[in-house]
Amino acid sequence: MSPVVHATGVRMSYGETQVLNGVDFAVAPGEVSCVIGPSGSGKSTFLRCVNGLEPVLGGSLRVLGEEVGYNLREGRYRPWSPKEFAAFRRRIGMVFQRFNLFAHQSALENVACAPVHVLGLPAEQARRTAMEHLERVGLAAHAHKRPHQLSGGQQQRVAIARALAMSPELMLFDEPTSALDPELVDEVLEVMRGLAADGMTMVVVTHEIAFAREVGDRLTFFADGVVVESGPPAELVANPGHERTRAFLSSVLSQREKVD
Ligand SMILES: Nc1ncnc2c1ncn2[C@@H]1O[C@H](COP(=O)(O)OP(=O)(O)OP(=O)(O)O)[C@@H](O)[C@H]1O
Repeated sequence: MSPVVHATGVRMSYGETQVLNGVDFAVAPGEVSCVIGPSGSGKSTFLRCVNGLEPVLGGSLRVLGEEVGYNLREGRYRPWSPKEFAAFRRRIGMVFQRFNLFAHQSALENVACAPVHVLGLPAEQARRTAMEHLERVGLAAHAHKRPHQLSGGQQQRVAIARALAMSPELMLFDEPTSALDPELVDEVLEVMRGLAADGMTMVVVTHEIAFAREVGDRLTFFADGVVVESGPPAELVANPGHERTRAFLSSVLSQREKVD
């Protein structure tokens, strides 16, 4: 089976600042691929390249069978029209650290919004689908509440339901629990465990090493815009091959112990 994400030598810069320096990374269908690394190492930028939000300026990046990188022959990136690009973006769900819900809409309306406006579903059908997704994240009883009436963990679960409502083939999570109080983290991870068990292909940037060990099929350590090493999570955590990975893991694990 061909990979859902296949990056070889991916490069990206913001102006003069080189952020990705040749990233090699692959995700197989149904795989949960966790990514860790220091702040500023390029993890978010890489996710943004995967869903086409940033241009890939070198190397090759194939996502869901599409070449996302710079099209050298035509001298432009995104070798497709705006309509084709929108169709590509719809196939990928993204969940951020901040939930970015519409404050004046209920949870149900937040989840139903894109199916109505992007997919063109009739409102009633979109609401039914939205309700199913809210049930899936354990929030059916809160469907009519607005974001400010929900906890941070509940808001993040609404954000996950909103992404799922577009029936994505790939889900990208960018530190989905980093903005949450510690006691709310597990309810979000529980929803993500459920998605993994259902076979969703996921790339998860996270500092939750225990989650990566339990749910991840692969753990990748990023530093300075490259993949330093990658492997089965339990092995990588128990026996990192590089000093930088070892130092990073011990700092994250000791912070986590302080929180616990
Ligand atoms: N829009 C932007 N314009 C210019 N520089 C940017 C932009 N976004 C990110 N950067 C820079 O790119 C580098 C990589 O940032 P990125 O957010 O990808 O790292 P990260 O590993 O996800 O970090 P964090 O864990 O803090 O989110 C950083 O030096 C950052 O300052």
